[in-house]
Amino acid sequence: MSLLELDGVDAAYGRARVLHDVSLAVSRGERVAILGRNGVGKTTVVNTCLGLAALKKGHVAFGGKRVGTIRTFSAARAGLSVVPQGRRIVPGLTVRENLHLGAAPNRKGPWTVEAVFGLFPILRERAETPGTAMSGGQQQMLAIGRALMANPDLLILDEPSEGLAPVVVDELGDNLVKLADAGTSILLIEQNFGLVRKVAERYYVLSKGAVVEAGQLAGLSMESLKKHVAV
Ligand SMILES: Nc1ncnc2c1ncn2[C@@H]1O[C@H](COP(=O)(O)OP(=O)(O)OP(=O)(O)O)[C@@H](O)[C@H]1O
Repeated sequence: MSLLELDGVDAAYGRARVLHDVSLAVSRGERVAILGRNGVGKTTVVNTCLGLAALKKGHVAFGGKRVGTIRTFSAARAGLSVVPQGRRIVPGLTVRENLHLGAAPNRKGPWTVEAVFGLFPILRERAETPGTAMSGGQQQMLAIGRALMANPDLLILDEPSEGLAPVVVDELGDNLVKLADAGTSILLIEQNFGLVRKVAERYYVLSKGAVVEAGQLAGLSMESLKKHVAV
């Protein structure tokens, strides 16, 4: 059964329609990527799920229930955590405090501050320092740790490789695979094909707000890649 499903979705900001008839699904335990160049509507897929872009047609379902949209304020409680583009670490709060912000009291599971420190030991070392004082890669770990604190069924990551050095991206890929192996479904929005290849089993390509290609990652041609993402 699909954990997240978008069926025939059109979405808009005001009068500007950005998504056109988008259908996609992520099943329990799956690792799925959305690929596409800048401005094609990748973030808008997430924004539509969260009610931040207006759903004009079609429906969104989460956990088998049609929800219209999963509202931002209730997403974590429903089992959906988002690592937003740009990380959005809260200034003025320590690493530990940023982690606590992600907790959803009703969600039971393995993720606690200690468990996040186990996955990303650097966060333990920096626990009492301001989150924004860390490097880009460390802030990305913090953003992922904060999202995990809600013990999500599905983790959506929006361009997590942005601004990171290749070696850090590689490490990020290893950690995402570990998370998936531990049972968290992953929807990875990315332009960095190296990271996608490491993490995802299945992909969708978005172009001008529509799904123009989908399939198993192993079947993605070099020609499509060059056309739709940076390689
Ligand atoms: N809040 C908004 N109001 C109006 N238009 C928006 C808003 N956010 C995004 N758009 C427009 O919607 C289109 C899709 O943007 P979106 O951010 O979903 O693309 P993206 O594929 O995630 O690109 P990027 O990788 O640059 O973030 C773009 O033309 C963008 O200018």
